[in-house]
Amino acid sequence: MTDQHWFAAPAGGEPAGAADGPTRIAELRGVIDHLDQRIIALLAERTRVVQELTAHKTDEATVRSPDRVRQVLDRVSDLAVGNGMPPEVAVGTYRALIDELTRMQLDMLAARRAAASAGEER
Ligand SMILES: C=C(O[C@@H]1C=C(C(=O)O)C=C[C@H]1O)C(=O)O
Repeated sequence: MTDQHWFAAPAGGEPAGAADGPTRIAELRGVIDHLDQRIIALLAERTRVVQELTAHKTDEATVRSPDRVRQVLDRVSDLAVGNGMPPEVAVGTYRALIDELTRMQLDMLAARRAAASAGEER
C-alpha cells in the first residue's frame, strides 16, 4: 500500500484530553454499538434481496457467479477508499459475507430441489 494513513483523528472529534481514557473508551463503544445496530439492519435488508434473487437461480454456477463477486468486491474497495476506510477491511468483510451468502444460496437451492423431487415422487 502507499503511505496513505487511514487512522488520522476524525475532524471535529473530542479534543484530546476532554475525557479520560476509560471514559472515552466507554463512550466510543456506545457509538460502535449504535453503528452495529444500523449495519445489521442494512445487512438484513441486503440478505433479503439476495434471498429473493436466489429464487430465480436454478443452478450452482449461477449461485456462485464469480464474475459478479469480483465486480462487487472491486466496487466495495472503491467505495471504501472514497469513504476514507482501509479497502482491505471492506474487501475482507465482504468476502466473508459473500461466502456465507453463497452457502445460504446453495442451501436454498438444495432445499428447493429436494422439495421438487419429493413432489415428483407423489
Ligand atoms: C447475490 C448474488 O449471488 C451471490 C452473492 C453475492 C453477493 O452477496 O453480493 C454475489 C454473488 C454470488 O455469489 C448475485 O448473483 O448477485
